[in-house]
Amino acid sequence: MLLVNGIAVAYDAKKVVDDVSFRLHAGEIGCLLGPSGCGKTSVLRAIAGFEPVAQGSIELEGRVVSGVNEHMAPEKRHVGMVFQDFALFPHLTVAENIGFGLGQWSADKRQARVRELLELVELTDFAGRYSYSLSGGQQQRVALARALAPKPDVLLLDEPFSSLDTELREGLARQVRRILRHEGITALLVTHDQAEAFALADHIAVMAQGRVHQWDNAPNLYHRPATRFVAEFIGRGVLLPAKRKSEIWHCELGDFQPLTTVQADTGSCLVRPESVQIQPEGVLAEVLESAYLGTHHLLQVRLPSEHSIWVATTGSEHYQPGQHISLVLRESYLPLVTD
Ligand SMILES: Nc1ncnc2c1ncn2[C@@H]1O[C@H](COP(=O)(O)OP(=O)(O)OP(=O)(O)O)[C@@H](O)[C@H]1O
Repeated sequence: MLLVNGIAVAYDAKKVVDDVSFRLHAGEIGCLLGPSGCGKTSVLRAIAGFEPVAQGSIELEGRVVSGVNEHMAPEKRHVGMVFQDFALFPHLTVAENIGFGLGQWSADKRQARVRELLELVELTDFAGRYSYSLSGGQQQRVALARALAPKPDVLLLDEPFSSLDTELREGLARQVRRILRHEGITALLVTHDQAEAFALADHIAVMAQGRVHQWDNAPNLYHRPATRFVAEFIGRGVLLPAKRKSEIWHCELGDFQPLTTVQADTGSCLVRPESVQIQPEGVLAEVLESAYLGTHHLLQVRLPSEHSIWVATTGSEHYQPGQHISLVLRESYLPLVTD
């Protein structure tokens, strides 16, 4: 288990991570998701033992490894790491790279573990090849197998797919999830890519400016964002002002029920492209832009209040900029934030 308990990380006395807490149980995959510079890598480096914590503590498998007056050396933590630049040893073969950290193991056990991992990452036929002759995706699988080989308690992955092209990343993310599940390892991934976080993780921390806004599963982040930042960061939604009208709520596009229980009387509802539809009797909106995405058209439209929202249409009609359409809410429930 990994327990991060109210940690702060500071460089030159300036806190770049503040009061960050979350917990991963054995075998769970977590993710730190957020824009560049929000402190994701600093949290990961603190867990690995490369940065001290200025506040709070970190526990691995019930041992305190970092605290204000406590710091276990990185090599003693049983933590594996995979970085974005694969950092394979060019003068070693794939099999030698994977077995690199197993120097203490007997030759038999080492060979068996390397064979098992080669199979798991589907590179058995490449065992004797040198890393420079592999594709980016293959190299990253070798790096993953090498980090998994000594059976670390926790595996940390820092933007492991960011130097690969989009198509490869999606396939590799699914494959990595399968491999991590098979090994039953507790893992924490850092990424700024929402699709990657959703494809891989059981729990995701959405971070901004050194703080965790929400630690939750993907459906809850999507449907029940805790803050304005999460609402706007996850998916392509737009927040519209909303007001309570007795039991139900009202926004410019009509009446709705919030997806979460809310005490306040005013807030902002999250309208996503799939939350609205074009209907003859509705709110008149002007098309600003139209993009054809294969499965649907994505329109950007301006409402009478001047707010712009996105609308997904699956019909065969084409809409031109300047054209007027009329919109209603497709869903009676919408996410609502009040911060
Ligand atoms: N060694 C350092 N010394 C001083 N400041 C640093 C150091 N490392 C990171 N920072 C600063 O700390 C903040 C958080 O950086 P960090 O790398 O943790 O963010 P990140 O979310 O991982 O960003 P990215 O996605 O761009 O890697 C940034 O403002 C960064 O400039």
